[in-house]
Amino acid sequence: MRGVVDEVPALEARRLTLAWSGDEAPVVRGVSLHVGVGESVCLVGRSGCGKTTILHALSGLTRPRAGSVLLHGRDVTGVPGDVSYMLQKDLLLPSKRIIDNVCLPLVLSGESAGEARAKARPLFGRFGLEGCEDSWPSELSGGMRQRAAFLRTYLMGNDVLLLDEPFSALDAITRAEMRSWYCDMARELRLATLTITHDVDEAVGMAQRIYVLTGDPRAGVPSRVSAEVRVGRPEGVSFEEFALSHEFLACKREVLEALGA
Ligand SMILES: Nc1ncnc2c1ncn2[C@@H]1O[C@H](COP(=O)(O)OP(=O)(O)OP(=O)(O)O)[C@@H](O)[C@H]1O
Repeated sequence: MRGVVDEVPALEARRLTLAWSGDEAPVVRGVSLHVGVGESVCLVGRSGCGKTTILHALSGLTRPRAGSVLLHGRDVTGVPGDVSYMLQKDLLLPSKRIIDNVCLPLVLSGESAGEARAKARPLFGRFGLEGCEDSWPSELSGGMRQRAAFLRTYLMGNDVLLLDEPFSALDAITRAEMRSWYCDMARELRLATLTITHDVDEAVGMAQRIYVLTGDPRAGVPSRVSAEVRVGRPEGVSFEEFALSHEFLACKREVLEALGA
């Protein structure tokens, strides 16, 4: 079934086979997935099964051995730059104020610092960073720094975001708040998000659909998508409330079973 909002997915992978070198067995074989406009999807799998390898191919950093990547129906296989990719660490530059950190992608793409700041400033409120424009990264909490990293990623101007364990460096309470904030913000801004995580609770908490990746590339068994689980968190139900529901537990069980846990 297609994404919840639009017929043509924002991001689609068709039968990707990926390997790090020509003579090695593939890390993943025949992986197909899609993320609809405004949809939040998680990819879960054990450590080493190939999640990051898939994100690299989706972002165009590497070329697949076989298969293709489409953005809004356009073939972008092996072409970087059209998808934003955010890593676990916020990677803010300590010597730049927050406003200049978040403006970096705009400045690097040729805008003047003044133009970039004018574009970024109105977004500080929406990203929960009001009043932090002139702070240094070291003055912000982990959650605030992560919000700044999201704003910087958003300012790259892409509507498809790939997130690699985005909340793993945060404490449990901040992580829960950030998940909730991110999902509201992404829905409002119609961002398509693919998040990779080991954390099944996190996946069930933030995704509308979850792909489960299984295999053991280190033992020569390429990973594949072994299940697609639909998460039915009703509109208006908070994460905390949903986490106590039967639906949450049923989804979690389905994912864990598919992982073989
Ligand atoms: N740059 C690389 N060159 C060669 N092999 C790599 C490279 N990066 C990863 N691999 C191998 O590819 C396989 C999949 O790694 P990958 O990092 O994609 O897994 P992962 O599911 O993201 O793991 P984790 O959850 O621990 O981050 C592993 O066997 C890993 O050793």
